Amino acid sequence: MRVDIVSIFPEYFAPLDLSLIGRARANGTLRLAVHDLRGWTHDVHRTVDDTPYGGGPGMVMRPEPWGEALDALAPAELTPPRLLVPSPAGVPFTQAMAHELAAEPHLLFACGRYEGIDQRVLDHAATRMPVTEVSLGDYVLFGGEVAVLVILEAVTRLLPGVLGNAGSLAEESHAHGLLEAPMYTKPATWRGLPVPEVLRSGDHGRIARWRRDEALVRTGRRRPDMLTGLDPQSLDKRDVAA
Ligand SMILES: Nc1cc(-c2ccc3cc[nH]c3c2)n[nH]1
Repeated sequence: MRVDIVSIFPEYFAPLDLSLIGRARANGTLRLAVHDLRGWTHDVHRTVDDTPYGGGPGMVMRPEPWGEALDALAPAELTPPRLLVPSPAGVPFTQAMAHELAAEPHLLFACGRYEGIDQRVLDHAATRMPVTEVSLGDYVLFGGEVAVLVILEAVTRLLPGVLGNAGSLAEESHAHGLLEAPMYTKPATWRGLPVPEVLRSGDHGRIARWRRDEALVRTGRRRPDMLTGLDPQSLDKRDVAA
């Protein structure tokens, strides 16, 4: 997968040299480049923002630098990338979207700052590539950079070979539409607190059912909204009876 990121704060992405993403870059699984938007400005002050039409607080990011950046990183003669623009007004980023993006050959991230990017940048880009404004949640950040770090982590961990133990993808939260069950490791008793006996029983069927029950209870308590979409057929008969 190829990933290009455009930002006025490229140094925000130094963490992408670390850990599993850093290893994915080193072994070629992930080809990632970070670009400074100011590289597409031509004035002595390298201006990227201006006052908003219609008035209002703050500044808006000018369309010209963004237009040149997207032209350079998504040239007409190549297969267009998918353009992702973090925004409080975007569609919610979900694990399902992470899987969708993990299948894309080329992702292009536009990191806004100030009050956002001139809308015409997204409208013009949409004439030649898929554009998705994406939100991490109902809260407001200073800009898109942190959102891109989150999205990139969620997506790249799904790429083949990035996670040492791919099995962990199968049981994690949101993998089956539920939150994951509690996890335990040694010692068997810690500060007087025992590990649930079932997990030490060696009965894998009982353990699987216990984990499923715990996931259902935890999801019902913390995220009842996730249960509305759950297919009752996916529960085993004992779950429904309980
Ligand atoms: N979910 C979420 C996204 C954002 C966001 C994304 C880009 C910009 C640009 C300026 N402020 C921004 C905020 N806040 N919260």
